[in-house]
Formats: sequence, C-alpha cells, structure tokens
Amino acid sequence: MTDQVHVFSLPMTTRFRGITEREGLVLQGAGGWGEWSPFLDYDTPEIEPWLRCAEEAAAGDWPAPVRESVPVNATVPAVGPERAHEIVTRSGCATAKVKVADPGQSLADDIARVEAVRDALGPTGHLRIDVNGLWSVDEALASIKVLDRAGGGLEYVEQPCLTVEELADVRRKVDVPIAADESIRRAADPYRVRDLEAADVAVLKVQPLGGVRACLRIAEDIGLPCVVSSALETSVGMAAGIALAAALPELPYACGLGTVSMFTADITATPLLPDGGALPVLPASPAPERLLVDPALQADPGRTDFWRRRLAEVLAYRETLR
Ligand SMILES: O=C(O)CCC(=O)c1ccccc1C(=O)O
Ligand SMILES: [Mg+2]
Repeated sequence: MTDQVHVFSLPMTTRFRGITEREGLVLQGAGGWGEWSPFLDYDTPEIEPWLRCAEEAAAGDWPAPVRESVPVNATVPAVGPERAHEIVTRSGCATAKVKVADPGQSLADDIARVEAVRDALGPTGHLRIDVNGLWSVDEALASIKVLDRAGGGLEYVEQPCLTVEELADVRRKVDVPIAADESIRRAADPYRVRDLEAADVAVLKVQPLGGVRACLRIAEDIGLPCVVSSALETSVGMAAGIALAAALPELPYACGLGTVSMFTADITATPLLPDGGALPVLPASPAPERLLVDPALQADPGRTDFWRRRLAEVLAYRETLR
C-alpha cells in the first residue's frame, strides 16, 4: 500500500484524555507522509475512516487553501488554576478551550480553572469549554450558568451531554452557543445534529471523519460554522487539520490545532507550533525529507508490532465492506 511505515510514541507534557504517550504510525505515499493514530480504545470499524485521512495525505490529495494562516486556541487540560493560567499565557492565543467535568474533579475545580483562564486571556479573549459529553441535561443547565459567570462569558460549550437529543434540549434552554464534537465524529449520522437543531457550531476532526475532502463535504452539508480541532496528532497529522482549516470557505472561530505543544518532542524537523496564536498554512503534505526518524521517538518492538497488526486488521475489515 505504501512505501514506508514508522510507528511513533511521543511523551506528553500533561496527561490529556487519559493519554501520557501518544502512539500511532505515519505512512509514506507518492505525495508525502500521512498519519494514522486512532485512539487505543476504538474498535476496527471506527478506525477505518482515520486510515482514509492518512491515505489522502500520503497521496498528496488536499484541496487548495483559501487563507495563509489559521488562528488557533490554547487547549487547557483538567489542570490546576496556576498551570492553566501559565498554559494560556505561554500560548500567545486570544482564544482558549478549557476541559471541564473531568471525572474525579468537582465543579469548584472547573470554576477555579475557568476563572484563571479568563484572567490570563483578559476581557477581550474568547473562552470556550469542552465537556466531552459528561453532563446530564440538568447538570449542564446548572454548570453552564455558573461557568458562564466564572468565565465572564463563554464563546460556546462543546458537547455538554452525550446524545444529540440532550444537546438539542440544552441548546433550547441556555443562551450560550452549543458546539457538537462527539455527536459528529462518533455518530452513525453526523447530520442529526443539523436535523434536530442540536448545535450552533460543528467541530470537525479530519482523522475520525475520513480526511480533508470528506470534512469539506460535511461542512457544506451540515450548514453550521465549523471549528477544526485535532485528535492530538503529531505535526504530520496536524498538517491535514490545517489543510482543512485552510480550505474551508468560512472560518469564523479559532481552531483546536495548537496541540503539538502538548508533546515533549515531535517527528518532523519543523513542528507545527502556533506563533502569535496562529499556524501557517503549508503548501502540501509533509514531504519525505521533513520526517525526523529519531530512534528515541520510535515505539518499542512490541508496540510497533501492535500497530502493524492493527493496520492489517483494518485493511482486512475493508475487504469485508466491498
Ligand atoms: O480542540 C482542542 O483544543 C484540542 C483537541 C481536543 O480537545 C481533543 C483532542 C483529542 C481528543 C478529543 C478532543 C476533544 O475535542 O474532545
Ligand atoms: Mg471535544
């Protein structure tokens, strides 16, 4: 299928989504490198579109950009208020997304983190929160009210509850805009969000949704303003997210593509780190010479085996779909 495959393992500076080491593989095609890094807890059918994204990148098949740079948000994990403040200040971003409702933490922890982030952003910054579907409708109504006040106004709340029905219910009962993430990227039908008027904003992630061109189609059909966000890709995979953000006809919000700073190292010689709150748009997929094959960042033989087997399983699964 491809000329070359490398399995990587990158240490993270802060635990995020339970992850401390980000694993995946990069594969080389005629057009450059593509990344395939589905989360470890996802099963074979769910990780197939992630591979289409990598193949599209490796084929060098991205649409033309319509802008030269992409504004990004700082991403704040469920850390303490001092660390949250530091992350936002260091990022240079005018927008921050704060993880809340982390299991094992209280609403008081979320309030303290959100207050610290508002302090770091100043009054003109944009502050959004991401709940990852962890609230009930009642919890959402109560918590959004409190956090909207603590944050001096929220730009939007991402995935406050698990289901599309719950999102629609919450959306009708609060003034803060609602963004759908899991309800699009993990749904059998992403358009139920549109049909049930469940969100004001669509979050698009290129790997789970099958690539840049697939996401452009969803953006057009879903009829909502879109935010492109990462799935914690290395700079190889991040280039695909940036290619989507660069090609969307409208980009009214900062994108969640500033997450390369969460790694202690990267697999390209030129990490895609934001400068002044924005990322530059590159002309194409990462070229062969841009990959840094640092032995320290290669997964050990056992994990390399795991990823090669996982890839073989997805390719076999594809055959059953034909
Ligand atoms: O959007 C961002 O700021 C960063 C990306 C992010 O939050 C994320 C990264 C990996 C998995 C899930 C999510 C998420 O948006 O829920
Ligand atoms: Mg999210």
